[in-house]
Amino acid sequence: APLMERPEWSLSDFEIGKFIGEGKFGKVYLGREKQSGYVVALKVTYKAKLQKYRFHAHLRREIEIQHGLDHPNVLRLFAWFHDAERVILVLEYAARGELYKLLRSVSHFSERTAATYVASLAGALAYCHKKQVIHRDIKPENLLLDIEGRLKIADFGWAVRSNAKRHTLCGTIDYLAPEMVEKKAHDYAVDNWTLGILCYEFLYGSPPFEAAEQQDTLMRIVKVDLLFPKTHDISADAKDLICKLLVKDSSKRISLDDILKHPWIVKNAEPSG
Ligand SMILES: Nc1ncnc(NCCc2cnc(NC(=O)Nc3cccc(C(F)(F)F)c3)s2)c1Br
Repeated sequence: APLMERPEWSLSDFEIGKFIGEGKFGKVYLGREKQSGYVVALKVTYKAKLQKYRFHAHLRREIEIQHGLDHPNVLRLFAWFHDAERVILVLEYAARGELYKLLRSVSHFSERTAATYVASLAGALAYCHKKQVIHRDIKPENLLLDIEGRLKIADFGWAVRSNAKRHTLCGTIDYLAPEMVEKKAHDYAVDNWTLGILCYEFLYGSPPFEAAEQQDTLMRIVKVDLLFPKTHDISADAKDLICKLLVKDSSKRISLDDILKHPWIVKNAEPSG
């Protein structure tokens, strides 16, 4: 049966290939399903590392969320299974790996590349939000690239299905929206803020509110202390979009749909996304 249908998988159904990445709580390997020859990514998490997690509930929620999502820019999570000591996720394989490694290797992206990724993210997040899913942990580490270089949002390990306001503080601090830093109620608009952080980071190579101490980063976030250093002369359109996303009042941030109509995106993003 194809990947999606098999009721119970086990590691013996797969040939384990090379190490391809290190994720939250575990390592990721290339895998090939023996019967179909289908190539996947296998994320192996040791249960010992998950004590404080009620990982069954966590994974069940992640699977449910992922099963409900079918979008070209969302990484598929086909199934999960576990043995005595490990939990294994069977994932779509993104052959060009982690976007942040590409970003570090080229130091910063061109405006066309950055705009293409921002457009893909806006499309994927608009789709997720219509499905009442907030990812909440969008950061370069959770963005992957498939064989064609197309962006894939991964790791819905922190995602929630939500039509109410959320209060859980999660995610890497550079990407936290002010309302999360101030522990106010937050909603979908946190992903819009994060998109602004990412757009800046794609163009400059580091996030806008980075500081030596975590406390300083949090202060810069709540002040929206946004600077465009002269090191890179980015276009006025790019600055305009970033300023429309990094707005303290979450209700005033440009919507995901309007991002796709913004001049910077229209002029620079590749249609294939
Ligand atoms: N080239 C590649 N191609 C495909 N994937 C790659 N890396 C894996 C990306 C992921 C996708 N989804 C994930 N989800 C989770 O990790 N969930 C998660 C997280 C914490 C705890 C738990 C739990 F086990 F405790 F529930 C579950 S990681 C790479 Br590199």
